[in-house]
Amino acid sequence: MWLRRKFGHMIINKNQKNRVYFFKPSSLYDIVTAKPLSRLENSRALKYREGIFLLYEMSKQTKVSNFFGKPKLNDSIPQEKKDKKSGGKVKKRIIESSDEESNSEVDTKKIKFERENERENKTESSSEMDEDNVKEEQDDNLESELVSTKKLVDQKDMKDVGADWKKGEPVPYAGLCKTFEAIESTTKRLEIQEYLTSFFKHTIELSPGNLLETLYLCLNRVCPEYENVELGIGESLLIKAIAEVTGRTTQKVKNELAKVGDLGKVARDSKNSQKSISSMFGNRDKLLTVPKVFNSMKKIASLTGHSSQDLKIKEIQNLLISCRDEEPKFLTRSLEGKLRIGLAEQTVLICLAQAFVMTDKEYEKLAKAKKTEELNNAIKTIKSVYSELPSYDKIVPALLKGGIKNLREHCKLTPGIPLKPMLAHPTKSITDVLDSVEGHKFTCEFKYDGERGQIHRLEDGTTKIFSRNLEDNTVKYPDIIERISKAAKTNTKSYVLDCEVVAWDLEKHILLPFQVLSTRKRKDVKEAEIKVSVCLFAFDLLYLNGESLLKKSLEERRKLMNDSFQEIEDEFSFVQNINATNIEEIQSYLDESIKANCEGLMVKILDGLESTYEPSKRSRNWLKLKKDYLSGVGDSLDLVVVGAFYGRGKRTNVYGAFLLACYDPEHEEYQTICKIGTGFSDSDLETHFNYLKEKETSEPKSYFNYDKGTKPDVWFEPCQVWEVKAADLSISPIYKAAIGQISEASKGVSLRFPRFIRIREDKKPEDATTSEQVAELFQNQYNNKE
Ligand SMILES: Nc1ncnc2c1ncn2[C@@H]1O[C@H](COP(=O)(O)OP(=O)(O)OP(=O)(O)O)[C@@H](O)[C@H]1O
Ligand SMILES: [Mg+2]
Ligand SMILES: [Mg+2]
Repeated sequence: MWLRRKFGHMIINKNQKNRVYFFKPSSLYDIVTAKPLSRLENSRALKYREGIFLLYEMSKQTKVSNFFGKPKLNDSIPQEKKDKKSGGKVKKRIIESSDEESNSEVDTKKIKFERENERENKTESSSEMDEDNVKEEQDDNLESELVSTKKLVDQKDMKDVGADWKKGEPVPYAGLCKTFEAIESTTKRLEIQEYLTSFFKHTIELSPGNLLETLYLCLNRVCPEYENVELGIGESLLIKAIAEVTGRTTQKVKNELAKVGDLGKVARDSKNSQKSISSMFGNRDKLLTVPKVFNSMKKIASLTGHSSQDLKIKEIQNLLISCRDEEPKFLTRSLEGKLRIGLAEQTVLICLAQAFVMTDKEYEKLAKAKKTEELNNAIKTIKSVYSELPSYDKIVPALLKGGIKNLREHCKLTPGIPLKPMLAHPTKSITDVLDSVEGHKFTCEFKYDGERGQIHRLEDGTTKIFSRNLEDNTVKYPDIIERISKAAKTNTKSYVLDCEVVAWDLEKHILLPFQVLSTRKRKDVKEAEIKVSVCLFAFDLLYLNGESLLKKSLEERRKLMNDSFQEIEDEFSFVQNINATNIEEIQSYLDESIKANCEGLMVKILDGLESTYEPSKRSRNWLKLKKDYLSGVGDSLDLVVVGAFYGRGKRTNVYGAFLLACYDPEHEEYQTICKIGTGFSDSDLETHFNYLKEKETSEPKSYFNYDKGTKPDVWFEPCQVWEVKAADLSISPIYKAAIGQISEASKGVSLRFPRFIRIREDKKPEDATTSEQVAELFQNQYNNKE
């Protein structure tokens, strides 16, 4: 229905999502004079792909007023995204159009980005998945864009990859590295998909037993994400291993690293120029295989304790010795913890689905349209299954056994395996909230300030509690485990309950702030010794007695929750809520929540398709309204510490200020956002110094985007996330956050008056606030001021 010619064209700027620009066909070439029409909320058209702009043609039958509200005067023209890597020179995009193009051909072919470096084309659908609240069920048209229309790389093109790969033999690591190399060398998402799908196809056909290991190496993991096993081997350990294997001094390797910036490349170059030395070890000709590399990595990740460093080095050396060509590069990067080839998990999922469809014997016999349909359905299935059951350990064997068609049957939300929680969208005012939920039945709940807890009760009676980041917190909360069986009614056998765990004053019967909760011990907690009591506030039920409730409306889920559990004073309660409808009611409920020591409100859509539980998505169907941030930014930011400045005066023995960065998943880089020196107590500064001095690196990481003018005295490995509050966001010539995503293409965004709030123990550096979120916070602030 969308993609028709004649009427006009819409262009959606991905980085200022919801911003739609409308063009008549005649003005297609003239992007600069395009007039923006309006914001477009909650519509199917919000899918974007292939970089920043998406070109759609609208049908004649579609009434413009259905999609556009009143024009906003302050909307600005879409800006080119600055290419940081090519020195910031912005080149003009040319949009070609032909009235004869059909739907499926509305493709990258039509959007030529005249740039030296097209990295931005690597937009991953992960952000689409995470950020869009568009219902997948309605997305048939758009999903088809995910499928490559080009012919897949066939067997002969893969001869490099598979020269030594015979049916039944282990997958050669060289083949996987060739595929990584190909993926790294292109910026086009469809091409990336072709390479990986093809490799998976080969694996399924030749060595199905290695598919799981292959997949894990693509994702740089050794087990399901929720098991939280970190691979990240420290730089100094790797340098040592590389030096020893290649017969160089560590200093020489360090010098190279300073020059090249990528330890992977240093390893490759050192290795390839040191053949004679590595041959002394004798087993140079032995080919590395995917299972060998995977198992070694798993072993390295599991080594702990006293002599683990030496054992790790030995294991790494063994791998490095057998490496050749590009292998040392990818191996080293994997060991460092990140491949940095522009391959996101959502792409891996798409490729896995495509590979399974294509290896089905019946597939080749299908007509073209039917093939596309099959691929689309498979992608939809796998994504939805993975969001319920994020474990390839379960999914891959099920796929190998019953194919994609039977996947849903074998893999369902399972108590014991945490799912990524649904997240909320920040808002800055009650009117913002009302704009968003207009036309829907909605509810306002207190927003408690504690820690998220996903409580799982298994069929066998075991109870577990997982954090926002899927960490197993069961040992931290023996008191919760104890009480939850009292709160569950007799007929409530198995369940997954979404709660907030909040510190609680048992004498006064009031909520205590988050700071109190954070003093609670994490490990070896014995119930009798607990100093900080907690009360549990349940807000959602995702699974009950063998059945997943994710697709039910919030209203239904809430009813089931109320029917299946009972409140226990001081221990277990349902979140307070009202079904308010107007500004006054919401305002007074917000005030009430603050009086009760809450942070503000959560506003959620209650019924209809928009009220299902959307695992891992930052949904617009859940809005957070935080009192503290209403006059400022809307929310706090979670930023990564990338550098520090030596202190003066009272702060001489510690770092006095720090350089912070947000994360840009699209470019896989950290972008500086501010210098911060406020909000720290003396003991905070000491704690930071003691922790961070171990993380200093000789050079900034190649994936830090910063300006010389903001260079700190020392750089760090990205290792810790801090929650930071700011007065507002402003455009900056020297900070790089969200560069290219705001109206002044060559400038970034920085925080004004940043203030340290706390360490986010529950977020990893890559879970930090993204540059896209920064751009959005900036944009919202701008919109509200106008
Ligand atoms: N009634 C409620 N419904 C849902 N979540 C709630 C509720 N009350 C408190 N919360 C908590 O609020 C969190 C969302 O807001 P918050 O700003 O605290 O998120 P966060 O952990 O900082 O993550 P991010 O900033 O990335 O969204 C939820 O993850 C949950 O832990
Ligand atoms: Mg919180
Ligand atoms: Mg937050």
